[in-house]
Amino acid sequence: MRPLCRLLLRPGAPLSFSFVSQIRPAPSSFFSITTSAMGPANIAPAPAGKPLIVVSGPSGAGKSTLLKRLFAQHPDTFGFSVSHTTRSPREGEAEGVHYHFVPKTTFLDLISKNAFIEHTHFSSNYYGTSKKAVEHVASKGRVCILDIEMEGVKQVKQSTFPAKFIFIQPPSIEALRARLEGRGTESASSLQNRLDQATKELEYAALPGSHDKIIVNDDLEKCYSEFHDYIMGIVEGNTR
Ligand SMILES: Nc1ncnc2c1ncn2[C@@H]1O[C@H](COP(=O)(O)OP(=O)(O)OP(=O)(O)O)[C@@H](O)[C@H]1O
Repeated sequence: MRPLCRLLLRPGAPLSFSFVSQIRPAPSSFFSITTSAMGPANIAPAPAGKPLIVVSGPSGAGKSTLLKRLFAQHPDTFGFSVSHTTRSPREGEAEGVHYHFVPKTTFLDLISKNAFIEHTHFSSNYYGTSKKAVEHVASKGRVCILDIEMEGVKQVKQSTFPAKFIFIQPPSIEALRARLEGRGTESASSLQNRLDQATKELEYAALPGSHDKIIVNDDLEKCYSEFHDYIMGIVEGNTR
């Protein structure tokens, strides 16, 4: 998964410089996810009152595939916020482009100042989406899209920031397993962690009101069409 402007989101995956590289890699384990202790986010709305668009779903559901296509089709419309992280830069990663790389003390200070819309801790490092980073996307006249996991979704929902929540659902756990295996990015334990986490995400998505839109990614063309049309409805102000 991710990071978050998560292009890449997959730990260990090569970072191609594109929107994907902005995405925070999805945790291979969520055991250490920090629960939100943050109060309401107080952020300026996106351009022309456009809400933040939050895309979530199990690892392997197809989020990156859909977002990459959306960004390619509308290169000037959307933007990923640049996340903060306490991990070290990998080769080719640039400060302020792929991440804001900060020391742990700085990250903790930002948490104490309620600077994040959502943040998480995994694999000994912190990752977070700051309010300023989202504001920066809006200041460029773009609609900000977040690609985040379930705990991040819950944190954004606790904020007062206007947002639309889209959940990408795999047709089945078996199909998800096949896609993750086909992607070839996971070890056996990482694959099992992601499938275990997927079960929790599907349970959460089944709760009424957890998301504004749930799209099953079975046939990719059909899914993309629904995904595209729903998001463009938000951009054009036609989606409630
Ligand atoms: N509808 C589909 N049918 C078959 N394969 C698909 C479909 N959608 C995506 N895939 C494939 O499934 C794999 C997982 O997709 P993708 O990497 O986009 O998932 P993701 O939700 O972004 O995962 P992560 O959160 O781990 O980054 C990829 O190999 C992708 O090509």
